[in-house]
Amino acid sequence: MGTEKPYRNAMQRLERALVNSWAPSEWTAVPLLVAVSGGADSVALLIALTNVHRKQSGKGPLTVAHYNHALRSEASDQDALFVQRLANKLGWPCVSTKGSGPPAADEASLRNLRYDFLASLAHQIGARFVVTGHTQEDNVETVLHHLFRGTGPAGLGGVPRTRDLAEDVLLIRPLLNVPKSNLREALTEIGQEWREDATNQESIWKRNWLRNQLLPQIETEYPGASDRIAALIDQQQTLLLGLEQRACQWTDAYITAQQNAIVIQRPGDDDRFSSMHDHQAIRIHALRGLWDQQGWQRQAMARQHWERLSEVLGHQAAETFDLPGGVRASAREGGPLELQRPTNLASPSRQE
Ligand SMILES: Nc1ncnc2c1ncn2[C@@H]1O[C@H](COP(=O)(O)OP(=O)(O)OP(=O)(O)O)[C@@H](O)[C@H]1O
Repeated sequence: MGTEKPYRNAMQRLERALVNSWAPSEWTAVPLLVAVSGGADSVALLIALTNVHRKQSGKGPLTVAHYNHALRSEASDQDALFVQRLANKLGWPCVSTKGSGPPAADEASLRNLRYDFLASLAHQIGARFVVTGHTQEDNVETVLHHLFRGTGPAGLGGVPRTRDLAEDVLLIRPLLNVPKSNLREALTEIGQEWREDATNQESIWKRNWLRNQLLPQIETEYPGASDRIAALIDQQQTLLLGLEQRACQWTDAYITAQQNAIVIQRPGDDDRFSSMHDHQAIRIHALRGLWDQQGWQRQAMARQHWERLSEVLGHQAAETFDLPGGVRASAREGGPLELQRPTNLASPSRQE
């Protein structure tokens, strides 16, 4: 009797996880850009993508992209060389660029530089997708980071699986449900090396502190905690779909948006949407979305600002007050709530 397991080894299990997360029919025939730092996650991603591509007789060209942040002089150059050699070995072209000028001061600036490079390279080579090796741990760290900094229901949904990187270019993270240990196991099994980033080991940045200090301590006291947080993120994403849908209904029913202005009706008790209108979570979720659509600064808006707006929508009294980012809220008694941002205060995203 054959007792052979369907997926015998760690690399096959990884390929299976990749295929389940992102159907090969979507990507094997189109140009793909794979972002590879040289670390275990993106090296495993590249090899799994390559294996699946070959097994499916993929026709789309795959290009490897590496951004050399030049933060660690010689070690950074060696990372770039390592990625170049790996791409050669696998038979893919590799484009690498080196950051010039003073190094970026924080994680967010580094990421922006990298994403700008990936977006413009994707346009140049006509790639529809940019693929990154974000893992389950990245998801868990992100949620903890949001939780400690202050967040709403969307922030508990973790790292989005996809996001628009530029026009016609989608960033996709197909390994978000895969633990890092599975990726390392797959690489060790096939004898594939990877580069360890020395700065990743240092807890100089908050993300690294979460990764290197906090999470290991949590795991010591509560073994399996990361897996359970990841499972909760999954459930939260399902709940978010429902919240999103109701926030859209609420927006359609009550809101008129113009450039730099939003007008929100304040309905009476007899309104057919009044029970939904009473639900603060829906209002705040919809308001956050509207802020993004307008390109208004959402970072500066704290919980109490959203709650204040939500509260004003629940009654009919006159109100006028200012919000962070130059937004003024005003309502006449019994009238709608108007949110306005003077056009001479053009937002950063609109200036570009
Ligand atoms: N220098 C780099 N060059 C190319 N790709 C990179 C580089 N650094 C990171 N990436 C890509 O981004 C993925 C996530 O890496 P990492 O967790 O270090 O980035 P991050 O700054 O946390 O990214 P994000 O902010 O998008 O979560 C990697 O698996 C890889 O695909």
